[in-house]
Amino acid sequence: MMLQNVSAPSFPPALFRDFAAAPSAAGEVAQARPGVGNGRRSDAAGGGAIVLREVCKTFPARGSDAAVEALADISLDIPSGEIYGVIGRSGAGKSTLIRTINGLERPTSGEVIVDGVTVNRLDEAALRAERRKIGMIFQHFNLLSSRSAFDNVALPLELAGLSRAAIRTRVDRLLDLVGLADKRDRYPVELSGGQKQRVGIARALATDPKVLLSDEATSALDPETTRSILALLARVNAELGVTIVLITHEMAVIKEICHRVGVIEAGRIIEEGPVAEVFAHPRTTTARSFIGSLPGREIPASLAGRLTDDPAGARQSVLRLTLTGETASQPLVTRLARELGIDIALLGGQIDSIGTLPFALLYVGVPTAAWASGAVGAALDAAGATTEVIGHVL
Ligand SMILES: Nc1ncnc2c1ncn2[C@@H]1O[C@H](COP(=O)(O)OP(=O)(O)OP(=O)(O)O)[C@@H](O)[C@H]1O
Repeated sequence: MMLQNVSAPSFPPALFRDFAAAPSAAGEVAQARPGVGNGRRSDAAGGGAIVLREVCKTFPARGSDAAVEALADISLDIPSGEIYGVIGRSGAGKSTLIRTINGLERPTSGEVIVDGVTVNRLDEAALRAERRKIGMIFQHFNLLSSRSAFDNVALPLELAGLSRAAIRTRVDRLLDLVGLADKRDRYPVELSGGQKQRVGIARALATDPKVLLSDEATSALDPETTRSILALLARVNAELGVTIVLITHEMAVIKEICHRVGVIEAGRIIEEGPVAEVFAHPRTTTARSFIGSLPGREIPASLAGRLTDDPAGARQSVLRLTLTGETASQPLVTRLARELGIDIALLGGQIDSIGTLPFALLYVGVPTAAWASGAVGAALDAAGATTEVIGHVL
């Protein structure tokens, strides 16, 4: 599936610029409720928008159920303006992690610092005020069915005590921003999943947050709607400067918009890095299996049943080549064939990009004798390809 280079067609670029330049609702909120928002600034916060230090969360035992260590010593440093993806299987701790960042869960130990404020040390009133700087969107949208699109987006501003006129101006701008100006009076039941999520995004942006948390926000959507919502989030990040943390169980989502990714398993971040780096050189079985689950990554079905581990008597050796950046754009296969005087069969794979970085994963067949001589491996190494032998064909 090619998920790159998707644009969200429903809002003009100028709108984002206007919106970014508009007076901040957070500023209006602070004025509307003097005294609220008294989160203590942490000197130890560091430069990141979101910093987690040795965060643990254990849910205590209940009845016959044992205690659950949902987060085990998580440290993260997510700089301002980044889109950071957390990928993990069901039960890995993703939701607990994201709920800990916005203070819905208090860590058992460790520190959670958002935009310089140590969230886990705030009392309830200060935490409520702090959450205005942290927007959140959900898999099932969490809209109020009795309120129109307009009134759903207006709700956080009503709670913050803004005037009706200020609310109207701001909500209209937000609905324009997410491409829903023509749906302002529609109720959730009258909206598609993608439209509901756009309302969710507008509502999350209402208080002008620095950080947006996305909890499987595209998991209930079809692939095309997913692409348009991710494109909207990418623009919110690029043009409004909002730091985004998203959790997902889909590597396609990570590949589409994230700058960095953390792989979570059993409450621990087991692997982390720039998305292109993790794609090119996954270090853990879990990361490899998430990447392998992307369309085009699997061993072609026509080969899978015929591969043997033993090169003796084999005619062809099957290699999986991972090529990134400039290497992916080189005429590597034809050059190799010419220089080594061998035939190379293209058996499957995918040519794609991660962000702006070209990325290719190719399955090729080379004569087993040439592979055994080491010449093919040396030439591929020299060209910057990552090479794995996945088997031989008789
Ligand atoms: N309130 C709670 N009380 C007790 N255990 C909990 C609670 N919330 C989560 N857990 C447990 O913590 C672990 C992590 O759960 P979490 O919901 O964070 O995982 P997840 O990665 O988001 O899973 P999914 O993708 O299925 O939503 C699980 O074992 C879960 O059962």
